[in-house]
Amino acid sequence: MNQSKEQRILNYVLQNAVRGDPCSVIDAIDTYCSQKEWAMNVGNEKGLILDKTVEEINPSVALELGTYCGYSAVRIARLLKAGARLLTVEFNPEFAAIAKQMIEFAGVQDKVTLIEGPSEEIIPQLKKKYEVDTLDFVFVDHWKDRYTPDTILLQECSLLRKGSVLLADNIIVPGAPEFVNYIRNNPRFQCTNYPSHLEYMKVQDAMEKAVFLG
Ligand SMILES: O=c1[nH]cnc2c(O)c(F)c(-c3ccc(F)cc3)cc12
Ligand SMILES: [Mg+2]
Repeated sequence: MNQSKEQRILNYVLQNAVRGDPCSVIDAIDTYCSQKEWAMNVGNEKGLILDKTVEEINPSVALELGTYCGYSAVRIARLLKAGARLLTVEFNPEFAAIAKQMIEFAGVQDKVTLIEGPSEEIIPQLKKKYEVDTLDFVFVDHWKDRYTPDTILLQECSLLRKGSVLLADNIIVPGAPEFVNYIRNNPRFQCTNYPSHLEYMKVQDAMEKAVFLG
């Protein structure tokens, strides 16, 4: 049976990165995806914006929507303080299986809870089933058509508090115009745009930061 691209990425990491070293895992994925096969990891340029946002917030509880191969889960988890945790949601079972192995190889599994399923089903379970009170940080990187409904759902489930920060990927490519319109015209969010480039490409992209004002 032919291997998937995601399996090839994982194999490259297993053979070229250092077990327990998250930075070597991040670098190996970026090397493979810039030289061999493009893949939709946030990448190193937008990854630095993600890093700075996580360091600024120093979240105790973070949520990621869209795990994919686990690249940004490893990026976020490596920056979390002792006792802090990341919950990451992935709809695609094949991607979730790859991400689980990626997160374990990087040695950040104690900080990361990988949840397989649709975000619209998982978000309403976070308080009771996953013992979340409120979220300090949310990385929105799943399907563009879910950005707005899931942001509304987070509010409806009282998962955001004054100062909770959302960071959304792919504002330009593939683009999330309905989300941008929603969030920038919503008085309960303070928005900042971060121009950047599409991962591994010389194509314009951007991230949007949105602070919930309560
Ligand atoms: O579906 C996505 N979910 C999350 N992140 C993505 C991404 O960063 C992409 F670049 C892209 C992308 C895919 C194909 C293209 F031609 C351009 C961007 C897609 C996603
Ligand atoms: Mg993305």
